[in-house]
Amino acid sequence: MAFLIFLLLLSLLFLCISVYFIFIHYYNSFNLKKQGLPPGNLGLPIIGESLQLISAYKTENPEPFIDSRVNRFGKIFTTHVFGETTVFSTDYEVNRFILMNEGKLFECSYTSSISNLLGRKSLLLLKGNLHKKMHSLTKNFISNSTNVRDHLFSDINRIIQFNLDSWSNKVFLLDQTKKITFELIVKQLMSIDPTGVDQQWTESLRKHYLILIDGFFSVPILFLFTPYYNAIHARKMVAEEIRVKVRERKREKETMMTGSDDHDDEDIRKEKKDMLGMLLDVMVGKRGDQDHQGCCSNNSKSSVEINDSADQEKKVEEYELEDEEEIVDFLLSLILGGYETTSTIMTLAVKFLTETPLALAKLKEEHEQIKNAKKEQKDGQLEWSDYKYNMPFTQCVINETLRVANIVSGVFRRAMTDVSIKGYTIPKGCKVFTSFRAVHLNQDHFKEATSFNPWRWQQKRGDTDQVAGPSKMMLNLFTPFGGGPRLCPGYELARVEISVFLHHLVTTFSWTPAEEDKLVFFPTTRTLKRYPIYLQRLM
Ligand code: HEM
Repeated sequence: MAFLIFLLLLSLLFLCISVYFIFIHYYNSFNLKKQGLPPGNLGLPIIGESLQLISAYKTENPEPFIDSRVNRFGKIFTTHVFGETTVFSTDYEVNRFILMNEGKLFECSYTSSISNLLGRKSLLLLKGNLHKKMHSLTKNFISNSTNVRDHLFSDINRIIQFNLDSWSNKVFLLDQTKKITFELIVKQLMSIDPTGVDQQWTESLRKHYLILIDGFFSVPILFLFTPYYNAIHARKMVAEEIRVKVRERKREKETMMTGSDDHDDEDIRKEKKDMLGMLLDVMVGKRGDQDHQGCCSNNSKSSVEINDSADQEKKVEEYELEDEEEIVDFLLSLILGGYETTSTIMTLAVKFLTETPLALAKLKEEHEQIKNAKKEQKDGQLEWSDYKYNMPFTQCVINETLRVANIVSGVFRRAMTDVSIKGYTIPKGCKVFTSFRAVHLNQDHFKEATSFNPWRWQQKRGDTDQVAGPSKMMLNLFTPFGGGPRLCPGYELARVEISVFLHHLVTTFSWTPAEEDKLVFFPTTRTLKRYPIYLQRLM
């Protein structure tokens, strides 16, 4: 009997709490204006409008979710998705304001389940001065033109060619491009060459990554064999594999620094110019600072200057890359950043080109010209200068693919304080979503916005037939790589990789789709059947 009464009381308590939350939810929903928030609809208690959003993004045309709300409430509206009240911005000026004020008025925020998969020292989670320092270090390595030209370009060309050489007469393009971009990023970050003895190691690491990535889109329940559980396990495996490589490299570095001549291996003597090397330099530089306190620090290898006050410096120190675990976190998340995004754009560029024969013909012409010119040269290899100066239409194709596909459809941020914006107040702690997709597909900004038209990125210069680049306004509206302090550090590298991939594809093969394939946008942007194509090698 006592137990029954206890159960009854418990149910009553549960009911009261539920009624309270439902009341608060509807009270907030009807009083958005009173709170200074943009107008909108919070949908149902707890789930809000998440189901409407998910079902829209699972189709080829998710636009009605945003368009219908913009029509009712305006360019900035409030909704409730993924458990939180969220202000959606489809206004490019507001988006820009939010991105530029990262760390001042807004900050990125991830749930603890996502943070556990990313790792504490992932660039995406770092904040403040340490974020600034590591972002600049990363950008200097992966998107600095000189570094890409002198160190990364020849590997990009070689690894892409190596992969295409092995293709049979039918491939699933999305799988193949994923393999390519994974091999590229692992080579760039850690000098692990997938065309040699490390091929198996890279492929086994990639398999763990696939499980890890699934975890980002699963319900975070840590029961045995749930996708989230498997993802956490896969993360451990990935971290362990990377840790082994970090230790090996540390030993190589120490051998070089002590000048020991025990090793015959030429590779060990040669300093590897990769991200891992730079990260180890940061650690050595920092230790150097600690060892020589009061002396002139010789920290130049990190190529980053920190001119902060002693107080700030102390804060930075708290987060400094202190040991290999932190390097592991950092590398692991860089691989994540560069892997899926670039491969999806490669695949979608091919899909859109296949559906737009005139654009494909124009692209082929550009690359045939490059190939023919190469025949007269000694080694005939594609060079950085070809990418930089001889692929203008390719850049239009890449821009247009990024605009139409919107693989990162926008980013979430959280207000760090009450923020006044366009007559509304976004309260401290409120989530905001800057929708790049809504801007990129807005008919007012881009004529016939949903059509794939690479020529829109070329403008006629005055009355002449000369072609100029896109207008400044177009570039302001175009933010596939985000903006502000968190601007994607891989933006240039991604372009180079996609350009080189398209060059080899269109000069080596002709192809036809093997099946109808649909593009969907949830949980990620991808084609449902991994874009199967039949290939024919060109003579
Ligand atoms: C087509 C390819 C790519 C697209 C569309 C893309 C898009 C983006 C976007 C929109 C962001 C901003 C996220 C935010 O503001 O919260 C971002 C950040 C980032 N991207 Fe990319 N990306 C691409 C390729 C790459 C590549 C090749 C790499 C690395 C090798 C990379 C590494 C990163 C990292 C580490 C961040 C986090 C930056 C930070 O928080 O400071 N991305 N990317």
